[in-house]
Amino acid sequence: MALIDIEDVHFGYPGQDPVLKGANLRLEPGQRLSLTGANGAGKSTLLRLILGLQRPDSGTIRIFGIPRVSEADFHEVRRRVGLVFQDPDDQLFCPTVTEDVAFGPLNLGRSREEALEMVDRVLRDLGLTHLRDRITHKLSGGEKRLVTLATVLVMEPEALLLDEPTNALDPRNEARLLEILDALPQAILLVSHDPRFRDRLAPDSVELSEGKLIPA
Ligand SMILES: Nc1ncnc2c1ncn2[C@@H]1O[C@H](COP(=O)(O)OP(=O)(O)OP(=O)(O)O)[C@@H](O)[C@H]1O
Repeated sequence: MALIDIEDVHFGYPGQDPVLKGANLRLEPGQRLSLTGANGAGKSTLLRLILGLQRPDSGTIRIFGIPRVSEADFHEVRRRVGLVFQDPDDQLFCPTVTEDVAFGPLNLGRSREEALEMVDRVLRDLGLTHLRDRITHKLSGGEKRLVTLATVLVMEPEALLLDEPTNALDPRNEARLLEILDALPQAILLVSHDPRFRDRLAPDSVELSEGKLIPA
């Protein structure tokens, strides 16, 4: 069973030319796939459709084997599929790193104690313990990006969608991010304009062109 199965999806923003014109995509368990395409081709839009942040005009979005239509359907998807947004400021909104990383588990009803244990574990795994008590909005761009990844991984997602994860990372942190992601068992759908990073993390790729996905 595919984790993500997109079939003949059409989508356009109101009053604009269609972005997707019969897009098909499958992501299997453990698979890593790069999604390439020119600026404005619709890559971020496709990620948003997978999480139900936009709804298709037609076509089927099946996630974990179930066609997803209603808000409740996508609620479950958002709990089980982690999206690292292109801009960390869209994802970090609490005063401190600990509160940002604890937000997801607390929201799922974990106790404060459990949530803090989960925060400590994920920060340790990512080598970010030193940022634990820092004020989120005062972090550097690269630190914010790694903390964003922590807010996603703490939820133990079954698949990861990464939108330009190397933005704002220096070569050392980019190498660290690669090492961290490469060790994860989860399926990954990667959007990145960095060909070296794509080749290393997710060499199989599909290109989004003129609203359709073409195996590269
Ligand atoms: N919220 C929105 N409302 C209206 N149009 C939008 C919206 N978001 C994106 N678009 C338009 O939809 C098209 C696809 O945008 P999208 O961000 O999905 O492309 P992308 O492939 O991710 O681009 P990039 O590589 O530049 O990040 C573009 O023409 C963009 O201007």
